[in-house]
Amino acid sequence: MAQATTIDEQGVLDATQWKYKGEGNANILISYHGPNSHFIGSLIRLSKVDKHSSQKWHERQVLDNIAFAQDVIQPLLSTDVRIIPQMIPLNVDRQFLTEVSELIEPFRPEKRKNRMIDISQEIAILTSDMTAAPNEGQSIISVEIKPKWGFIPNSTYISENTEVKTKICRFCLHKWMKSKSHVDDISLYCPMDLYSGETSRIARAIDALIVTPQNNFRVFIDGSSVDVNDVAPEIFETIKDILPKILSKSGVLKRLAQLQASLDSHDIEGVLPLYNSFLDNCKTIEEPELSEWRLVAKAFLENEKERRGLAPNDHKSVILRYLLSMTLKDVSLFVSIIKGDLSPRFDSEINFSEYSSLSGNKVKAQVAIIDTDRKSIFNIPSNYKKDQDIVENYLNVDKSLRDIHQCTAYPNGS
Ligand SMILES: O=P(O)(O)O[C@@H]1[C@@H](OP(=O)(O)O)[C@H](OP(=O)(O)O)[C@H](O)[C@H](OP(=O)(O)O)[C@H]1OP(=O)(O)O
Ligand SMILES: Nc1ncnc2c1ncn2[C@@H]1O[C@H](COP(=O)(O)OP(=O)(O)OP(=O)(O)O)[C@@H](O)[C@H]1O
Repeated sequence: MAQATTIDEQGVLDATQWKYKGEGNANILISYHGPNSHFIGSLIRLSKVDKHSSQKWHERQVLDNIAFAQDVIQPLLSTDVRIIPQMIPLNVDRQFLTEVSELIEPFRPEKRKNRMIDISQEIAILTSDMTAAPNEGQSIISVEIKPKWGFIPNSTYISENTEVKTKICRFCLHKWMKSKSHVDDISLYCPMDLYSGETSRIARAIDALIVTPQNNFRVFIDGSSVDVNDVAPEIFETIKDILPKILSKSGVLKRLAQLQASLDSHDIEGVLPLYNSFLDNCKTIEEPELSEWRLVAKAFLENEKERRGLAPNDHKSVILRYLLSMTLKDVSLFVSIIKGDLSPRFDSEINFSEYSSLSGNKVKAQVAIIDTDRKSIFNIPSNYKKDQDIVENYLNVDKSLRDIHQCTAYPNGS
């Protein structure tokens, strides 16, 4: 197991030198704004807990998440190109965390305030800020996309009642439940466009994300998050021009969709019975060990290389592959675009490639994947419930309303 690093450089763990960057359900990110040039462009990822929770923090959770990202998810995505930013375990203390919590509170979105920084954690993650310019003073546009599911399931375990899952993509089914069927709040985005590999459809997906970004799209300019309504038109012109080319050339979405689909061979409808029978036989279930994740990923890659089918097919392996697929359905993509040349810097571990804009200008772009955490095996029953609720909710929406926002996988309506 990796040892955590202690920042012993004077004053770096001074809460006033860190600013709120962003957060999801499980983590809060803070970025360094102090004088130490070595830490410019660094983020600390801190775990969250429910307010008033008595849940105990475990060192293993953080260290395993790092190893999971680097040893399990990175090789699945690519064995030769680094796509997941480096993560270093970092010792943090209660005083720093308490001060940071107070300082960032005003910048946090209300809807996220039911959870807070876990001030009992002793280790956090030091990582690279994908929105930071490689060279001081260089202009950078970063786009964050949470692409979600890139395939339509066709598992034989899907029942007749939920057959719609084999026609309409999961995001287009789910968006009705998320918006509580208010048409004005419905996302216009369909992942099937983004994942299509065709630049015109990718452009359509980007247009939709710009109009209804929700939690699927964010723009950062020179490291700061900018509301889509405040982004200058010329920035959107650059994004709309270059992003489809970057995404289709990088191949990362193609690989993501491939993995999501093949690892989820059974669908949750086939996985829940395996989970239940596993529980019946073993009486208890524990979170998988890192060694088990490594083995399942390794076997998957070997079978893929040799063009063999999925194996092994014992209950546990099917469940683990399903959970890997769940991780890959929930990642975010960062595309960073810069004009001009690069000079080497400490965190340029992810390659930049060159692209031409419509006007013939050359830009450099980098594609990274973040949020590759393990999904808990104990979520399987609630994943099943959510799956069934999404379908039930969708089928109860008036068909004429649904037809206004058709899934591009099934353009003639359901
Ligand atoms: O189930 P989904 O597709 O709604 O995904 C959840 C996400 O909702 P989204 O639809 O992206 O708004 C959800 O994102 P938000 O908190 O809604 O931004 C989480 O990522 C959640 O993961 P976890 O349970 O915290 O590990 C995600 O849960 P799982 O990936 O564990 O299902
Ligand atoms: N390496 C990074 N560079 C720049 N911004 C980042 C980076 N990592 C995270 N962020 C920002 O912080 C936000 C939350 O990060 P992250 O997705 O890791 O949180 P999470 O709680 O695990 O998310 P989820 O709700 O999906 O579980 C991201 O949406 C992004 O805006």
